[in-house]
Amino acid sequence: MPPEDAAPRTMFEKIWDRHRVLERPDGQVLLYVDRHLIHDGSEPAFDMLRRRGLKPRAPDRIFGVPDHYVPTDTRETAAIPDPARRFMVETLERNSAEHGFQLFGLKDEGQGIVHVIGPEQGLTQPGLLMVCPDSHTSTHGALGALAFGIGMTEVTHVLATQTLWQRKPATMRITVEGDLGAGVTAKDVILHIIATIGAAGAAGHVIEYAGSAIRGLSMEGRLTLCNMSIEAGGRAGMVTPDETTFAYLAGRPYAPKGAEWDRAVERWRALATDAGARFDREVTIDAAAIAPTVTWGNSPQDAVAADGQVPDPTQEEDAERRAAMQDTFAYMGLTPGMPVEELRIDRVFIGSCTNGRIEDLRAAAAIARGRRVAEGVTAWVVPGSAPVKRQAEAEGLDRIFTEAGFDWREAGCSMCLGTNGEIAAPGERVAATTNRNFRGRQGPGVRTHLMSPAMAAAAAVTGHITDVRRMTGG
Ligand SMILES: CC(C)[C@H](C(=O)O)[C@@H](O)C(=O)O
Ligand code: SF4
Repeated sequence: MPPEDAAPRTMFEKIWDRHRVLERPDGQVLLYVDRHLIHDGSEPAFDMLRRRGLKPRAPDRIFGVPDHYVPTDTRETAAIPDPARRFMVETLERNSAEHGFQLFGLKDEGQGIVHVIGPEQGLTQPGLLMVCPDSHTSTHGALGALAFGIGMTEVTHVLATQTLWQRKPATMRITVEGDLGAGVTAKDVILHIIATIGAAGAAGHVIEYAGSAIRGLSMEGRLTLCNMSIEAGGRAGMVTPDETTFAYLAGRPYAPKGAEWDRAVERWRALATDAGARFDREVTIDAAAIAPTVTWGNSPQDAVAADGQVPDPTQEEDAERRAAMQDTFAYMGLTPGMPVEELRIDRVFIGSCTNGRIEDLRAAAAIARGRRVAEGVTAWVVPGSAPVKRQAEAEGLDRIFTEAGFDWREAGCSMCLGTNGEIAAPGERVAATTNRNFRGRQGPGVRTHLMSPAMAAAAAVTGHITDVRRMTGG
């Protein structure tokens, strides 16, 4: 128990304080790392380690999974045609064998995108400090962990020492109060937040999401929300662990069991931000003001309501901003002021660490059921993990998708970033459930629009961006 007169602390501060090893005069703090997740892009860090003659200090705290470079039409590493990509998957396998850390290999029943499998395996737990060489590590904060992405040099440092130097970030609370409207999902909430505060709106801050709308989200929804904290510039995103969190974690392979579980839950309950604790910034959002949301530009902040219009660059007074917008309009093939629903779609991608979980696939299948993918549209469903895939198949979702004309594939990052070679063609317009609409992300010249799984499924069957409320009578 903290002393009576202890200053009230935020959840972030409680976790930070517990992991502090020492502080340097320049303000850098050495933190102990509980879990180190790595993926198939991590070889440079092992290479650095090897060249310095070092070995991982705590292999039992390292968990690896191939996701970025894996094909989604086979589970055979040897069948990866491109040697550079095959090398990435093979070296992760070799590093695991050499150093003895747990690997969820391509054929493992737990394989999937690193940010999907962490929570799914129960590796992600409230109060832990977790790192991974990937910006979307913020995802894990949905369970009340402090989780952030780190660079390759830092990965080498964590491998060698199980600690990490960090400067203490500022804190920010985003409170979403009220009820979410029909067709509005966690994806719409986070797109709306980023459109409101800007893609750099949370720079340097750890975000705590609060309010009745956040408490009402499922675990999957919270994972989607925290996943995109980085797209608002946040260092991490967090949600207070509660009954939803505990119910989600109970019985997962790496979750505590028996008496240990009870003690853990007691500890986890104490993580909540104390009454009276101060955040460096507070933002309040009205849940009722959030519509199904879609992006039109090349930044996640370029988002509008699905029944709205793209902006008109000529209305922009700042000359520099106007020129940038016109450039975006040319790249994205937009007409000023056009309704977003008039945008015709060539491809649909349902998946990623943002929206590749079972609930996402259920939402997309609910729209796809009994409908057909529109003429000329190629639509893919890529489950976020092998367990998600098995669960979806047990529920018959794969049948719904394939009967509607979707491609049902194996788990991985796939077209989210296309590092595995799965990309769209130049000029193609993609409705994607991913988190980044940057130029060229899904292939050179490709135009990406971010949206929820239900919205992406709606786009697939109508052939253009469609407000999902039209499909459900909401
Ligand atoms: C490849 C990886 C380092 C990168 C990230 O940091 O997020 C990727 O996952 C992405 O989504 O762009
Ligand atoms: S699914 Fe996309 S955002 Fe997530 S880790 Fe993979 S490439 Fe990055």
